Amino acid sequence: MIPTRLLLARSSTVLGISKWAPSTWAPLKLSQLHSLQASSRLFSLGTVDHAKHQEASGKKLLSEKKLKRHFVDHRRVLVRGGNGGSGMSCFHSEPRKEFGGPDGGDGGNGGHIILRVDQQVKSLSSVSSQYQGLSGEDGGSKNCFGRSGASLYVQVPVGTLVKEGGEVVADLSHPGDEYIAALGGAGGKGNRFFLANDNRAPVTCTPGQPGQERVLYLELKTMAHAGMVGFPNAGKSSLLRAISNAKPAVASYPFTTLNPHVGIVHYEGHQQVAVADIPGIIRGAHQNKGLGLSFLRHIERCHFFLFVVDLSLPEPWTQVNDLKYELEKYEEGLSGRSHVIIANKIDLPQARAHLPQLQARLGQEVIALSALTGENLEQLLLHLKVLHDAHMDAELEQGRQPFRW
Ligand SMILES: Nc1nc2c(ncn2[C@@H]2O[C@H](COP(=O)(O)OP(=O)(O)OP(=O)(O)O)[C@@H](O)[C@H]2O)c(=O)[nH]1
Ligand SMILES: [Mg+2]
Repeated sequence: MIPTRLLLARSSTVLGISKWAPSTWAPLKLSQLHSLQASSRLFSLGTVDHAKHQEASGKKLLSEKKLKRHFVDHRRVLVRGGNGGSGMSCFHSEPRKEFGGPDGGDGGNGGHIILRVDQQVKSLSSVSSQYQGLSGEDGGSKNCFGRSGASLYVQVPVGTLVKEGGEVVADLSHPGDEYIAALGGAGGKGNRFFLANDNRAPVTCTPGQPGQERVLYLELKTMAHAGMVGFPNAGKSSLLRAISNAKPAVASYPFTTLNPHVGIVHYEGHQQVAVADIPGIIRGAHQNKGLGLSFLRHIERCHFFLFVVDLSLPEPWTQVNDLKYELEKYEEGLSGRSHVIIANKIDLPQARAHLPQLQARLGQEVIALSALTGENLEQLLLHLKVLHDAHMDAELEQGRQPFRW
């Protein structure tokens, strides 16, 4: 059940990580809440910042434009497995020993190129456009086999789709997932391999096989439990800042956020809910207006949505309808995914007046809050937990391993 009045969230800090402890909710007056929040940053929680955009480290914050350069969400990669080493053709030679027999060793196998999911990697910017696997060594005399080339691991972020010729060949959605992008070539055989009863002195040896060559398209779809969807300036980044320690830029002009940011909300019992702040969507985004479709792809992987509406604007329900329309145009059925409507900027007087109308028009629960003052944030946090738990249960019921951040 979601409480309808303001509740106090106890914030307990363990090793610098604050957690929400919903078990100790107690009624709290609005004025008390404000003073508490101002004094102890009640809503500051433990975090992972998608863009490594931390203030606390003392480092200068990167501007969104610079971050955009670092944030790469698609990449064309040419991968070539290592070539196999050639087999050797030679005969055993020893003083006073005639016909020592063939002793040419096999060549080593070429190294594979393997894509591996690393949770520390947040974008495809570190992925190069070409990879060449390590070649196997040639075989030697005295039955010496060549050393095989080691596999080359390419670290990719969680949520990387691997496509070849328009077809999805791998979906790397869990930390530690691996995909062999290019197989190394097999090593050649030395003449010792061809020794047979009817051929005691084979001279045949085979060359190593070339490694596999493929052109792959990597596409990153941000993985988070909840995706924040809203028009520019609705206050998505402000909200993410309020509930997590992620630090997306906030400003009063549209399209401030140019990259998805992920913040982590920590709950008691080491439960974490990842919330993604997606760049603003406008009417006609599916026709590439505004920042276009490129960012809708990051919404696709979120298990549920937070529709953030600017309640201070007239007819705020049109924002919800437009957002749903854009999602539906991008992918059928996307707007039907579980969601919650967040009416932001309730601290503004005109916003309060719009609330009853919005509720009546939408016919569903609306969480009215203020990212700026922190008013009613805990209702959102509770709802987030309810949606997250419902998702976890559904995944477990279907025998799937739920995504954990
Ligand atoms: N009064 C008031 N202003 C808010 C609130 N939340 C955000 N704002 C202001 O609204 C403006 C836009 O906030 P952002 O958080 O950058 O909005 P956004 O949705 O991330 O915008 P884009 O990144 O452009 O999509 C800023 O000037 C914020 O200070 C709120 O609850 N109340
Ligand atoms: Mg923003």
